[in-house]
Amino acid sequence: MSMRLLVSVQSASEAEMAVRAGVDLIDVKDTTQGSLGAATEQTIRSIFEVVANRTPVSVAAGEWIDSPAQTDWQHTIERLPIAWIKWGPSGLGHSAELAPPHPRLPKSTQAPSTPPRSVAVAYADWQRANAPCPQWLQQFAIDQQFRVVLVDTWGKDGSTLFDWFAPAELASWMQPLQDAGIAIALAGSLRWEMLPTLRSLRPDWIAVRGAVCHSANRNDGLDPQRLRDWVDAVHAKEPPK
Ligand SMILES: O=C[C@H](O)COP(=O)(O)O
Repeated sequence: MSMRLLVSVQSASEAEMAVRAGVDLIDVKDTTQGSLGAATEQTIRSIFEVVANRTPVSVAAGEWIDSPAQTDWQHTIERLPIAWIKWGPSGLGHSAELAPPHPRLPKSTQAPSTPPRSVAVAYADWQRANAPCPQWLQQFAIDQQFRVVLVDTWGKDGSTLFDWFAPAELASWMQPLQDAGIAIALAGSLRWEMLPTLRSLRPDWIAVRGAVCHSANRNDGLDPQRLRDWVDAVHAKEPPK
């Protein structure tokens, strides 16, 4: 299957722009609140209204360690057709003895035909995030039969996915997941010049925010031209020149 493009958006107007550009998955996020910053329920709702089922929508729910206290996700989950939901595993520690970083969603959302499904998140910079290491996360995702694993960077400081996870090492890490039929999304301050390497890794999804924003600043607004360029490049059969 060809690669698909996820774009993180902060508002209804950005969501409209992304849908029109042909993005495959709209991801709702407050980028000022870190890698997987949760938007307010009001923002999430306004994005669902404008997207109106034209494109699937995923939601970033913050770091799991903070989540139960901060947001009543059950309320949101029950009222909106969220395709995917993802919590970050920072602060949970490195050890395999720890509690799973990705909770089972409440039973009412667990029916196979009833999204949202939970995405397992591996932080490439897991050590500074005090998160489970990718090897542990890989086995966890296979054991728990996750459908999608996202690899992202926790620290949005200009470093990129490949600063933390060398492409060859990443390819080896991805293989058992791909063998298990788990889809992989790659993120982490990805840049245009990384596209050939990203394509060679054959992820199911490429996930971006900064790369499609003005001045490549993830907290700035979406840049329509960058957005179109990334949609075309990710969907193209050949790598961009
Ligand atoms: O889910 C994807 C992230 O929003 C990627 O953000 P980024 O490209 O700014 O690292």
